[in-house]
Amino acid sequence: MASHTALAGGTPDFGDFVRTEDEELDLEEVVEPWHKYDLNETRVFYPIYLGEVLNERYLVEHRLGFGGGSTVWMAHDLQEKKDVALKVMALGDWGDNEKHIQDEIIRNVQDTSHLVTYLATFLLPGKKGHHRVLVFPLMGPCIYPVTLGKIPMASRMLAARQLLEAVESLHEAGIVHRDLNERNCMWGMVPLDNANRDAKYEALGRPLKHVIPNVELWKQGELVRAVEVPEKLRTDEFFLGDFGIAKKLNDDATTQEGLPPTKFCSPERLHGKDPSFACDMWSYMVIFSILYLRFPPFPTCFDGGLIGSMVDALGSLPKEWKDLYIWPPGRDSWYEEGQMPNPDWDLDATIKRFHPDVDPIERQHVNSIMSKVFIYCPEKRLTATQLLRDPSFRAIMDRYGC
Ligand SMILES: Nc1ncnc2c1ncn2[C@@H]1O[C@H](COP(=O)(O)OP(=O)(O)OP(=O)(O)O)[C@@H](O)[C@H]1O
Repeated sequence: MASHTALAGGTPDFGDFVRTEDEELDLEEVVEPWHKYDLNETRVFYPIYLGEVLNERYLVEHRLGFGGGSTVWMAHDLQEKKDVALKVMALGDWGDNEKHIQDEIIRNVQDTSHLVTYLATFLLPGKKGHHRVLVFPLMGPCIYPVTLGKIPMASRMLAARQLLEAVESLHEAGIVHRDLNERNCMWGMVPLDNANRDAKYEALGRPLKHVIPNVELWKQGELVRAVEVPEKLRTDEFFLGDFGIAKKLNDDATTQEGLPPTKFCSPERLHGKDPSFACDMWSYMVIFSILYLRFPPFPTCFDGGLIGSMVDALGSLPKEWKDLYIWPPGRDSWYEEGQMPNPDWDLDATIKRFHPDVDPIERQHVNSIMSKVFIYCPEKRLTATQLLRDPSFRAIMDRYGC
């Protein structure tokens, strides 16, 4: 059983408070904005502190991350004696879509082995209403392009295959994820359930924390720097989570609207079209490309931004999409018929740029995989099932032993 690690003097050890203004400023860069705890905000967060026991069962020991609608904490389940992730939703019915769609997934998706579905759920009474909490199995790191170089290509391609299988099983049940991005995909983690807190903090970094500043708190709460999962604790299993805006097609009960981060968003959604399985496939291929190249396939840093890079790589956008771009101003030139891909920036050149040493056969296969999904017309994109059976996809998986 996890022992209750204590500091000298008997105070339980739950990390360190910031000591200097510099430390405080550095912490503020990587945690959720403090105003998310202001009760006058929309989507108010629930204040939590390390050492708190939620629902008389979950001892909060560290921080895992946060998103637009939740904070996520590492906790020890005192009943089951294992570590879990607690996703504490913002105030209101914000979490209801995720619970509703997860119930749908648990009921109807045949293979959920690579989907992060909840183990339990409970409500925390807040100052102005309830906050839903979803209890998840504890996962490892998400995709961080800057650290991908430390992960062997075989593990990255295995992740790509597992993710595609997860997408296929969702699609077979009629569910579109709608938010496939690097933050919602996670590797597994070697369990630390039997380690004491000292050992956990040694492995994942000591929490650095600060009492939530500048707002009148109605209960104790802290801003805490998230864990850093070291490479030696990462496993090769790969999972898809965060179904906050997932939708069963033709089910009006799922109403939460939203787009994936722009870098992962399909061009048709950026032109106001409805979500579809094909949108997920575009986002999947952006993730596949990041796993393979370690860089996004369509850089956003050049003049013309993301869409400019797409046009460089794939040629002009369909002319019927002109004036439909949802983040104006767009450029008329993107829709001028007959523009061919720029040979310096097309998919082949991009693969060569990031993998100059790769042999031509591998390059051709990767180009073929990307070219069958990075197609403007959603109806022409390969489905998850088709891509899993595609000879080039299979060849790359075989090459890396996945
Ligand atoms: N089961 C888990 N195990 C470990 N870490 C997790 C787990 N679930 C979520 N996280 C971490 O918490 C972060 C935020 O989680 P999540 O994306 O589900 O929140 P969100 O509020 O839905 O975010 P967004 O607004 O970006 O959609 C993730 O990026 C990940 O780092």
